[in-house]
Amino acid sequence: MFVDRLQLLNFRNYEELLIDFSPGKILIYGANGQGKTNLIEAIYYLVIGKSFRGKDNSLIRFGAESFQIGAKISKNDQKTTLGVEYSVKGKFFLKNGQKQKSFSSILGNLKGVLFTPDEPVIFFGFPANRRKALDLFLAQTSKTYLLNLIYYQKVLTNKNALLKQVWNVDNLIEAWNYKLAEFGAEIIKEREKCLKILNDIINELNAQLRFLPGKIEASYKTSGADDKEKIFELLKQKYTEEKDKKQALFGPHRDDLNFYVNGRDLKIFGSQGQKKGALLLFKLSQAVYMAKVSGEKPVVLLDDLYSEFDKEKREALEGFFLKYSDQVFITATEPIDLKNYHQVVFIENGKVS
Ligand SMILES: Nc1ncnc2c1ncn2[C@@H]1O[C@H](COP(=O)(O)OP(=O)(O)OP(=O)(O)O)[C@@H](O)[C@H]1O
Repeated sequence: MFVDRLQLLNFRNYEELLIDFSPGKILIYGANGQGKTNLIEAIYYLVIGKSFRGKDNSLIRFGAESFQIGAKISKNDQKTTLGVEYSVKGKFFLKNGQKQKSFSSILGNLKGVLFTPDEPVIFFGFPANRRKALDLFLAQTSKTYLLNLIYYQKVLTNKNALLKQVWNVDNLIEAWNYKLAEFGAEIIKEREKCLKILNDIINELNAQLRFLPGKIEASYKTSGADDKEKIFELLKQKYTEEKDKKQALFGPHRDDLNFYVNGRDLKIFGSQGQKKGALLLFKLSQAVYMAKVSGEKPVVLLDDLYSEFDKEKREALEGFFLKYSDQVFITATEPIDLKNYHQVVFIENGKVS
């Protein structure tokens, strides 16, 4: 799939933009602070239903009251339009001109993989960031996963509210625990299954790209249990602890994902370069997974990749991304290697040419 056309209204420093894109490799270049990342942000907004770096109200162009993003997506000659409109009154999504109840009904219509220079620090920071990265990927590829996640979150919110009550809620908690164990086990099963596949892809890619010397392992770490009965039992045992802390402490919302190179945890022992390399391999493996397992090649968005890697690694990476993606956006401050691109877009102060 690829983004055929993008339309912006009062989004960040874009007052009005209408641009057609070709499939293939697209260079977005311009000086610092001109709106390159803003463009990537707008496209990825339609992938995950929100910005990857800011709150909705900060995306409205200074002085305006709302923003709109619209895109035409091409998939096997089939065209779909997606859109979002936001103002302080609220936001709504559109698919083919029809208002949607929520973003989840259109999630997956535009599949995407994003890499930004800040990401390694965020990803190797708090466990919540790693869970979010995995969830955002899995939710794009599996509707069942998305639904289990939505149900789990709803039940979790109810349980957390109950844990704050002063009166006796033991029976009610047990009913919510049962539901948490049911949805939670499904979530864990999918995460583990997908990580197994990603692991193989990561190592295959690493053998070819030679990013990190050694065997890489992305491993899933549960906060205590991984099947329905065991989770339910664990929640029963830990009830007093949860009641004391007034919050749900066990389950997939507390699980983690760690990257090991030759058995050593990258988060603890990895250099900045190794972390970047591992995360890129993880992203690349997601594109491969989408292309091979779910049968749909995603759009790949690489922000500022040029400042991250030398020419040889860059070219190898771009080549791989292009193999498993129908469209790769790359931002840079300099117009280098122009002949390698299917389209080149110059950005200056929120205007493109
Ligand atoms: N809500 C907003 N309204 C208007 N302009 C905004 C808004 N938010 C950010 N900007 C402007 O967008 C510009 C930054 O754009 P962006 O982050 O896309 O830069 P960039 O081209 O990727 O630069 P760099 O190469 O430095 O990363 C800044 O000039 C900033 O003032």
